[in-house]
Amino acid sequence: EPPGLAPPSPGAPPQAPDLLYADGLRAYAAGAWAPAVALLREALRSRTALGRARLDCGAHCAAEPGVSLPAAPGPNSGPGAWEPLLLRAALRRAECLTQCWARRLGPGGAARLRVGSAIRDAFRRREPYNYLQRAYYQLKKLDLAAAAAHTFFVANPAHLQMREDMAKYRRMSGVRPQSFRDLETPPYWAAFDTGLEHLGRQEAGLALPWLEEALQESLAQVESCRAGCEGPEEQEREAEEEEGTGSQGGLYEAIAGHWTRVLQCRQRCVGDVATRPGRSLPVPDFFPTQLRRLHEAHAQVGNLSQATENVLSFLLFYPEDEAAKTALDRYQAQLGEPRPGLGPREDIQRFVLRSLGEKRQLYYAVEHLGASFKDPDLWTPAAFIPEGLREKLREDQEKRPWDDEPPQPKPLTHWKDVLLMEGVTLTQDARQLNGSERAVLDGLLTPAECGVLLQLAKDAAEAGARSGYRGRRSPHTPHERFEGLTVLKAAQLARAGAVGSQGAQLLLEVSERVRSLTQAYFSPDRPLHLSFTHLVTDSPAQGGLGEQAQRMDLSHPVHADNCVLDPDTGECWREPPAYTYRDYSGLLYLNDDFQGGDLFFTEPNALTVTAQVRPRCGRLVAFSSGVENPHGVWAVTRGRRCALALWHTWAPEHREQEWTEAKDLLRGPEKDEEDVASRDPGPEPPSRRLPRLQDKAGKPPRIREEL
Ligand SMILES: O=C(O)CCC(=O)C(=O)O
Ligand SMILES: [Fe+2]
Repeated sequence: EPPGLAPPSPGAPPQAPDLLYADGLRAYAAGAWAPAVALLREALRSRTALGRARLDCGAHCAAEPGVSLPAAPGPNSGPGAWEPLLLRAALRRAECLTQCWARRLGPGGAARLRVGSAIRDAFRRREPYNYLQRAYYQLKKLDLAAAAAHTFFVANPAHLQMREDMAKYRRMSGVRPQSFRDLETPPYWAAFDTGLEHLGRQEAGLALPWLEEALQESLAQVESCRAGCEGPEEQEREAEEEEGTGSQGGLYEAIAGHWTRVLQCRQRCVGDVATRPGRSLPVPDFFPTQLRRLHEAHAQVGNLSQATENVLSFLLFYPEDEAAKTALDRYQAQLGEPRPGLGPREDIQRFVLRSLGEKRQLYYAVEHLGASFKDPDLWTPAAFIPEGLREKLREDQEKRPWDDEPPQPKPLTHWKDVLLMEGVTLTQDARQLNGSERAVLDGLLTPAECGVLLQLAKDAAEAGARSGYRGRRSPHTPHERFEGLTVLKAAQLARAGAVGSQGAQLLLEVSERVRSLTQAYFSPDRPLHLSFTHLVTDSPAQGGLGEQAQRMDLSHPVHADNCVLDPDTGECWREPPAYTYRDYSGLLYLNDDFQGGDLFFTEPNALTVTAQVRPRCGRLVAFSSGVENPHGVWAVTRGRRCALALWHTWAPEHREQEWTEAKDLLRGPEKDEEDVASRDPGPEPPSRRLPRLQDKAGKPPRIREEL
């Protein structure tokens, strides 16, 4: 039968998302692009409708008279009086839900639309968008293709092919992809970020409405997430993850098991809400952090009673926090006479009390029923945690990676106090370079060390040439050759005896030297990780000297390192295909015996030069990677220019894995060649059977940057 040709009729109750998805994939495989798009989009719509119906019905039935749980039995009602009341309320509530779902979703209700776990995972990974982008491309709808690709990529940043596709669509359509993304990003993130931006500019008054909106909206989001916890899908997922609680046994064991899973799911909601779209890790202490910012901002603009309410709310999470207690004392002193009505916010009080009640029950189930519970919160009072678990939980939390908040402009005051490494001097600071976060430091390498690294670059290039690799044309100008060496490649060449291992070793050491210095200088309170290290050589390609000296092109056109610079508007889009997680850039120069090749900074218009730096051995130029530092390199007209380019990130998940691999390789006596991450091909057309959408065993593809 021809796939997917029955168009979904508007207004009709949604069909099951997994059936629609399967039809969509069949249409895709058959090259029927328009039906594929219609079906895939319908699958997405139906899944959303399903979620919304569950939420609405949950709220509706909780408010229905007769379904609310019975009042506590009185003193005379005798033992067991509560049981029939409770179970009767449960029956009524179930009836209400079934009817509501049938009204909203058509006959069969939620059960008919149940989504299997494989498909659920596929949706969570946004796979439908991967198929959609290809289908749109085939239909020549480039703006939609770009939007779909973007939506997919944000959740799968390691997908290199998608990065290229996206850049391609964007070039071809001229459209900045964002439409789907905007649909998908919950608005509280935008409010949160806007609030932080205002705070960064010392505009507490402007920040406040945004911060308040972010808090209220994210609390509302927690509610809606919790409403999804009673559904059969969540139950299934929990049951898969854990054997043992309540799957066997009688009525009460089953109820207890079911209830535990509902609680586990509800507790997870805070982490879900605190996770940015497309990120895999939550922002730690999301709610306490928001309250801290709120009380500080209120205090700054003189709203002392609101500052007090918010700091009291913060103290519900961390009653012993010294800074908060001091702030509270200050606010109260400033307020003058005591205000008895002033307490923590009601919404937060409810939130904390409810959460603590749930934790108490869950830890009980852990201790006595063998349930498992990964507490998502750092603030849980130790007294709530069974003694046997405390130590282990603390260790887990220390190990657990967190997402970090977006960078905030920092005051410049502490920069001068930075303890520099022995022999390293600060040659130019930000002011001298006419910028905000820039510095030139000298003395990072001795001349001998520069020699070793230059030799390494040369040997690697020769080894490459012997194996047929000639260095590439520079990606930036046809007039230059460009050779790049990663730390891992250097280590591999050293193992193979093609370059000295001293050079490869030094490369690793030096990159760590730059990292620790950059961290000390720019980010003393927050660890920086290397995300990519690259030893690059630029040299003029063919052509007579006269011709080279006349060149007007740049060795590197003006760009910013973590965003896509639009010189026309001065905007810089911090989104793929830029390497958005780069936070600080470093260029460590190895030589100066070449002509041209100075680094320069410009205004965001990419024209007005604000500072220039001449490379030389041991000189480090370090700067933040954003729009505040557009930079370029003048043409190299003679000689070879060698530099170690390094990028740092605050995000531990973008840490350069090759660095560790290289280190192991240089140390380990016998170790097999690591398999090189294979490129993830685009979506494969589905085979006749439903494709296996879940690849549990598959390790995440390694992120490997490319120039
Ligand atoms: O080599 C330089 O001085 C600058 C290189 C650069 O800006 C980059 O690779 O992003
Ligand atoms: Fe750069």
